[in-house]
Amino acid sequence: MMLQNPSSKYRAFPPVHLTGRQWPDRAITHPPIWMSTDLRDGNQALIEPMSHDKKLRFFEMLIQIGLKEIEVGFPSASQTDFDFVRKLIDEDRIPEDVTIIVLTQSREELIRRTVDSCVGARRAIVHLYNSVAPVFRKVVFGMTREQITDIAVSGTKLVKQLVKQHPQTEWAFEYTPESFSTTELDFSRHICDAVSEVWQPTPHNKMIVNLPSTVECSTPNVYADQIEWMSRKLARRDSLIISVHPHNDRGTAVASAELAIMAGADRVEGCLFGNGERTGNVDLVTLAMNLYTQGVHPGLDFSDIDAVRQVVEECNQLPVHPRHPYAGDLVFTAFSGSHQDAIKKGFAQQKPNALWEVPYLPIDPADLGRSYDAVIRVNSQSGKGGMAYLLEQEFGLSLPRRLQIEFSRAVQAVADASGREIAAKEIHAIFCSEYFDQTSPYAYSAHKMVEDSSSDEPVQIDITLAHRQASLSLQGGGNGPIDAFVNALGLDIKLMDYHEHAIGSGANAKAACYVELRLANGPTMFGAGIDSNIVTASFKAVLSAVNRQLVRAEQEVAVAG
Ligand SMILES: CC(=O)SCCNC(=O)CCNC(=O)[C@H](O)C(C)(C)COP(=O)(O)OP(=O)(O)OC[C@H]1O[C@@H](n2cnc3c(N)ncnc32)[C@H](O)[C@@H]1OP(=O)(O)O
Ligand SMILES: CC(C)C(=O)C(=O)O
Ligand SMILES: [Mg+2]
Repeated sequence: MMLQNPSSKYRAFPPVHLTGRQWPDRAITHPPIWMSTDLRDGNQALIEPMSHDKKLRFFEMLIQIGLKEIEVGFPSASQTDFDFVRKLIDEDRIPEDVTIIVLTQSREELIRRTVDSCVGARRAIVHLYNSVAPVFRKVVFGMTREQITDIAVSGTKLVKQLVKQHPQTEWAFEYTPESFSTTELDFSRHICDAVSEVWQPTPHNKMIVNLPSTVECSTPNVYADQIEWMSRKLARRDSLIISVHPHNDRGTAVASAELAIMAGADRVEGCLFGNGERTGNVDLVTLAMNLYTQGVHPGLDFSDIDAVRQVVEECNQLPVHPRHPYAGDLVFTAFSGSHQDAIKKGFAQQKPNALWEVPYLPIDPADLGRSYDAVIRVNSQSGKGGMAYLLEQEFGLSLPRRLQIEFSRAVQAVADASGREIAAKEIHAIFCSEYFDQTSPYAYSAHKMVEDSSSDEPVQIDITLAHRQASLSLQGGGNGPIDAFVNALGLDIKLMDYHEHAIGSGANAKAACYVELRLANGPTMFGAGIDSNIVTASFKAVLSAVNRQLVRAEQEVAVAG
């Protein structure tokens, strides 16, 4: 079946007629007021709504993160939701600087129960909503604009009347014209003005007007235009907090929220990792960390993102995608060679407390409590940089560049053959078997430096090797220990390159040596040795290279034969 021509079934979202729009030239310089609706919009979208225990765990984590406004439920929906709000209040679990929000439809019995659920709270926001878009007016309610306005106005009057009966609580009010983004702007303005006319907010006691994209239907710039339009035209603007509540149906909720803030929104409602109805609410983690990467502290603490993710996954019973911004398992991982190379160079050059300049990483993983170890991983798409980085980070082996090139072929062969990721441990095992464990036909046994003042060569050496089950004693002299060792071997060796470094420090320190040499007319090849004695490590490295050359030559003969 072919995808049908959509033009007769769907139509383009109309643009907003807004002259002199301001938002495109603005930048976000401070965080909005954050409101978590994880326990309401998030919860109502779960396959299995949260138990009290889970809600409480989530609530306490939100407080730890730094949320000051938390929508804790829809108390008139169920006894469970009602009892949860009571539990928070009766058990005195709401910190002084945190305000709970409770959502209700604009229906008398539901409003009464909602207000009842909050009695005794230090501060509470009653959140009233009714849907206002043409399709809801026609399909769901069968009502005119006036009748829809009356639902909002009468609900607001009732909330105002009921909360007056409980003056020990500091009450605030939030109104949502649900489906705002698909509603005629003049009608949204009319209904919000009618509601604020009843509530009578003041600059000291503001009312929240929440303008949701209940279903996201346009590009984010259109939503921004809608918010700027409302922000310009609403009555009592200085007494209102304009809030946005983007959903993610088109996958652009984060962009919508960001542009909406530029357009005048003071507050954002969303869920951690974008849980919520259908494709979810806007993701508060992404929004907050996007701000952070622009040098603006979001006022929310995601410095241990994995711990937050664990709680959210357990409570929601939904996994966070491995590619989820900032939090996914794979977002601080590079498999491809050129990325690994650039990241490795970036880390090497990055100075502490300097501007962050590591290519391919928009944020320092450490700012989210993620470790560098996971940044680079190796598979068949990887180059030398990745495996060299892992060997250095995990095993302290710092390979010279040409050895990296040589060794990466061995890793590539394993990755190609297996078709899967090669873990750091495996890379180390491949390195050991390719280099450190190359002890045949020659294996180092012992050496002794010999004083011989009669010789022209400053260093004299006695060596003992194992060679094909036999013990071999050899002597030689040279300019230094390696030269003497090579001369003692009596093979046609041309030493091309030599590197050494320490691994660790103190009594447990070891030395790693890498030599590149040519044997007879063979190609140049590396060998590597490791030992607590640096001279021994260099001898082992020479033997490793010699053995590799000899094994290779034997294999060539076998293939030719
Ligand atoms: C965009 C959002 O996320 S909005 C929040 C949605 N969340 C939820 O609905 C979760 C909790 N809800 C519930 O548990 C139930 O809906 C309840 C208990 C609140 C109400 O249940 P019910 O009384 O069975 O009504 P139901 O939810 O089916 O609503 C339909 C009725 O309410 C009316 N209605 C719907 N929304 C509203 C509203 N905001 N204000 C006033 N009336 C409304 C409808 O017109 C319809 O009326 P009708 O029965 O006369 O046709
Ligand atoms: C009730 C409102 C705030 C809502 O969830 C929506 O419009 O998406
Ligand atoms: Mg919603």
